[in-house]
Amino acid sequence: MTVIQLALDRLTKEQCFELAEKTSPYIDWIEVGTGVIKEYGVEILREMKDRFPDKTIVADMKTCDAGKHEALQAFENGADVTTVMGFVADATIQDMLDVAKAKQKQVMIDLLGITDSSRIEALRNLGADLLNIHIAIDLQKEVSWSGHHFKIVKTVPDARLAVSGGIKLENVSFLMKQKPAVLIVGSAITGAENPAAAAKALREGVDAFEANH
Ligand SMILES: O=C(CO)[C@H](O)[C@H](O)COP(=O)(O)O
Repeated sequence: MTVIQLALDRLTKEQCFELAEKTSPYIDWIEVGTGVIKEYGVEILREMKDRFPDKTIVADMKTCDAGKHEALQAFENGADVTTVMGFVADATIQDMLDVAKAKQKQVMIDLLGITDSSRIEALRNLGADLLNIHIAIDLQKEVSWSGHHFKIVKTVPDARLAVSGGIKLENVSFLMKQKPAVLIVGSAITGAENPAAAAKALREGVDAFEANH
């Protein structure tokens, strides 16, 4: 079953809580975006977990170094999942995976900038199992989703995939065919005139695909 992760980016704290509240019936995971964590500190993770104890809280830390420290920062402040960039040193990723294992939490590996499947295989060998195929916000005007994005993960069929970047109702059906474990949606919900209706439509799109395949 694919879970929907609401990505809260470029928003005030008040907007984050309001959007999470409004869309809560239709989403499974709540991501506190990198910029939001930078603005408000990791304490916002704890506040989000306290307010939504039944949701999986994702800290989009996008860690590049000091893996153990940043994983502990996220997990000890209420996050269930934290993120690390896949291109960083193996030692950083290994430390984060070790912390996650000890605390029964998860690490999502952000594949931004990775074009080589040998790096994906190396990540799997480290023990990474949740891999996020991600189109960067700054590239979304020139790049759209295609089968090309999934070529690098072909050799790791047992990995759980997350997909993120410019996902909207129109590309849900294509992305669902790739069998993602996590569909990460930000602006298509947070920037919608009616975020609850947008989240509901996405939920229905995912549910309908699953019912028919
Ligand atoms: O990690 C992110 C940016 O680095 C976002 O969370 C991700 O891109 C989803 O947001 P959107 O749907 O608005 O692209």
